Parts: sequence; C-alpha cells; structure tokens
Amino acid sequence: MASNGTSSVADPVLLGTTLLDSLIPGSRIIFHFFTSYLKIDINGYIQILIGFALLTGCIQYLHPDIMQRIGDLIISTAEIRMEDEVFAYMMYWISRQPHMKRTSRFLAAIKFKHDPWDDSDDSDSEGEASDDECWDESESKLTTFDDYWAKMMNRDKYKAINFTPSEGSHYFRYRGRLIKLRRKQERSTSRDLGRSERLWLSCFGKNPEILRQLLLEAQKTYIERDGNRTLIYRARRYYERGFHWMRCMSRSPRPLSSVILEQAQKQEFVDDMREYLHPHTRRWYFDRGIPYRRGYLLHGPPGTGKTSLCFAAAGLLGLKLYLLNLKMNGLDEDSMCSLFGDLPRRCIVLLEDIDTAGITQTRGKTVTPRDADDHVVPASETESSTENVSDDSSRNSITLSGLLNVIDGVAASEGRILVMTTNHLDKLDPALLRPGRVDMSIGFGYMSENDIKELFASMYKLNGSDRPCTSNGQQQAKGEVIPSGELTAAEIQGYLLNHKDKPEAAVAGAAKWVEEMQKNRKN
Ligand SMILES: Nc1ncnc2c1ncn2[C@@H]1O[C@H](COP(=O)(O)OP(=O)(O)OP(=O)(O)O)[C@@H](O)[C@H]1O
Repeated sequence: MASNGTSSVADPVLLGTTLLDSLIPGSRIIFHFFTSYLKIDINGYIQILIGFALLTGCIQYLHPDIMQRIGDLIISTAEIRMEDEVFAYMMYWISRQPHMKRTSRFLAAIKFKHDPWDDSDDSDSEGEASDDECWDESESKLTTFDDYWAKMMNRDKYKAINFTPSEGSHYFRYRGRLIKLRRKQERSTSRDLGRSERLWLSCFGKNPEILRQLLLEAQKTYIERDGNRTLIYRARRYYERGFHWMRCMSRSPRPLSSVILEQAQKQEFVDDMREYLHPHTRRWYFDRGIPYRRGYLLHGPPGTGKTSLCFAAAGLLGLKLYLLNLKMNGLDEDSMCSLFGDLPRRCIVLLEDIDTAGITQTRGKTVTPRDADDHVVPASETESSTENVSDDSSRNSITLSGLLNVIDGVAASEGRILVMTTNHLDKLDPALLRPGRVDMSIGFGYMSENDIKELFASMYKLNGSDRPCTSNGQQQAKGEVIPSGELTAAEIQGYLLNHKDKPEAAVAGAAKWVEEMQKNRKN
C-alpha cells in the first residue's frame, strides 16, 4: 500500500506511532531513527508496544503503588536517617572509597568538627602531617619555633575539605555488585531546627545481604578508627524528629592519675562502677526486681575536678559519655524520656550543673505520683496531679518532677550510669538525692597541701618532657607557699600554665600570685 498523501490519519503506521508517542513521549523520534537511519523495520512491533504501554498505564492508574511493589520485588533498599549513627558510618566509609575520587557529582565542603561522620582532628586528614610531625626535633632546620609555626600556618590556610556524594543518585560497585546510593536533604521551614538528610542504599535482588555486609563494613571502619578514644555525645534537636544523641567529639582518654582527688575516693568511685557493670551484679538486680541503674553525684566548687573525674572514668572503662544540658531550648520531659530511652545499654550520662537548670527548688506541695511499688508514675498518666507544681521550674520546661520521672521512669534505659554534678549541694531537693537516684556522692573541695604537691608533680611530668622538671625540695616549697584549702585545682593549674616549662619560676612567683588571689577574693 502506497501512501497517496490525501489522508495521513488513515495510515495505520502513522496512527500507531502517534498513539505510541502520546503514551511514551519521544518514541516517535526513536521509531523514525530506526526506520530511516538504521533501516530496521519495527512496524510489526508497534501494536505490541502500544499494548504494553496501555497495560502499564492502566495498572498504574488502578494501583498507583504497584510499580513501587514491583520495584520492591526486584530491588532491596536500606534507608538511613541522619539522626542515626549509621548515617555517620556510611558517610565516613563512602568518603574514603576510591570510587568517590571518580564520581563526577560530589559535595565539597570544609570539614567541620561537628560533621557527624568526621570528628577526627584536622591533622588526621589524609596526607596531612600531624601537629607533632610538624615539630621534628631530630631535624636541625625544624628546631626553631618560627620554622614550626610557618609550617603550621601554611597548613592551616588550607582547610581540610570533605568530599561526599552530592544530593541525588550515585552508582558504585561493592564486592562485584552494583549499588545505588541516593542522598536527599530535608529542608525545614524553621531555621532553628537545622537540616536533616536521608540516604538510601539499593541493590538488585530481594536479598539485602550485600547491603548488610556493606553497612557492617562501614561500621567496622568507623569504629576502628576511634581506637580507645573516649566518645562524647550530646543531645541535639533534629528537624521535626525531636531530640537525638549526636556524636560531637572523641578525645584521648584522660588518665585517672591526672585527676587530683584522695586516692581512696577515686578508687571507690571506679570500683563501684566496675562492680555495677559486672554481669553478676546485673543478674543480682534482675533477680530482685530492682531497676538496674546507678547514680552518682559529684559536688563541690567550680573547677575542682568533677567533670574531669567523669571523663577519666569513662576513658578507663571504655564507656561512651552522653552529655545533656537541661537548659536546652525546647527540651521537655517527653524529649528527655525519649533521649534516655535511646541510650545504649552501657554508658555514662552526665548532667552537669543540675542546680542551674531551674529544678533546684523543692517541690513544695507537689506530690510526685507513685504507684504501689514506689515507682514514679509518668507525667502523661498524671496530668492533673502535676498541674500544681509550685517550684520556679515554670521558667524551664524541665521540672524537678519531670527529671525524677526520667531518672526512674520505665523508659530510662537499664544499665546506664548517671552522673550529676552541682556546685550547690544545699540547693538540691532531697528527693533527687535519695538512694536509687544517687547511690554515691563525692565531694570535691579546695586543694590541700598534698593535693597541691601532687598537681605540681603531675603538671611538670605531663608536659611532654620526660626529664624531671624539678626537685623534691622545690615541690615541697610549692606545697607550702600556696595555702591549703583556699584555691581550686583549676586556679592553681591556670597559674602553673603560665610557667609550663619553668617550675622554678612557678615556685618563685607563687607567694605573690597567692597574695593577689586573696586580695581579689576580698574585693
Ligand atoms: N581535681 C583536679 N585534678 C586535676 N585537674 C583538675 C582538678 N580540678 C580541676 N582540674 C582542672 O581544671 C579544669 C576544670 O576542671 P573540671 O571541669 O573538671 O571542673 P568542675 O569541677 O567540673 O567545674 P564546674 O563545676 O565549673 O563544672 C580542667 O582543666 C581540669 O584539668
């Protein structure tokens, strides 16, 4: 049949391609390309293609999620949310993969300490010399400070850059399998809530084993680089998904010996934690139906070593440290409950300066509701009874009753160690201090003569030099010049820092410094 040009609509081939083009946009051009340039006749397939397109269209119309279900049958996907630590594992792992160097679309951003996937020191960056490496005493030309400083300043000009896959889809091979990584930012309407992100990892096949292997490898890589460092987490508000724990830094463990406190007290504190963490103790608690928790209160003037002791204990026991600021904007009892519920089985939670959190006043007439077993009943179940809270906590969204609920509540994770610190023991409500909430209290005070000597010895031994910096006689002198029971460790440390390599000068100037301190105190 030859076309006479009178009625192109009547041409079944043209009709077919037009219809196909409306169902699958662009198909007409492809059809034209095949017939005109490649001289392949695909007229016979048009009806089949139209039928297929119509069928797919109908299925999608009748069951909009059917394509998703078909996709689920042949594709496995893992979803990873930013507020979860797995996000950090994945971002850290992917940013160190060779295929990241070949990807054409990536996000290049200055490395920030708060990047959850990379809180290592700047000097840990690939190919960069560490601060210590820049100071090489064996090389004669690097022995002066000016040389060292020039090198450091030059290095610091080039801020470390993190390369991570940009938003959208990326493909790479892992153990011979094709993996798709999709990254998407979720933008909040509120500025305060910050940004949030999600990742999806997909592979062909219903078996997601390869994704699990990849995620486990990412986790291993991430955890192994921490070594024995103390990991510190902080509560942070995430977009519209409330508060979550966010890893904020890792630090070399602080030696317990560097915290000046009566040896017996330090030992008792650490031994008590060890005893609590022992599996027998755990069983003992469970057998008797006692909630498996332990609480400590460290009290004393500012700068006497409360936080330092907590850090040292976390380092010694290899526990992660979770810091929670009770004055955080938007933090309420519910979010605290959920934060405590998200704690790992073994960790230390540090609530610092609880006296300043607006929960210091007594509960007045308020009676904390309890069940028959003397457990605090969650506030949600007792709204009417907690309405008349008479403390000044109305200024703060965390009330004393709320805090007690969280500490004892059913949601509070078993196995955690709670450490609270305060500068004003006298301001705390006795309810907060009762056994079960606070099982051991340690008082910190001003430095005694022996403490001063110990701090002095510790400072001049720990300053990176192995040579003994001073004689016993000088230590003796140091202990006697500074009056016992008047100054905090932080104050004395501050003074000694001004004479880091000169213990003799520190001793010589101590009397004058003490005099100034005493004068300042009187004013
Ligand atoms: N007992 C101590 N032994 C060794 N160093 C100490 C001691 N007390 C304080 N310091 C030093 O003083 C600084 C502040 O110490 P730290 O934060 O532990 O005090 P704090 O009691 O927790 O203070 P605050 O009540 O203000 O939180 C740190 O640099 C720490 O090294």
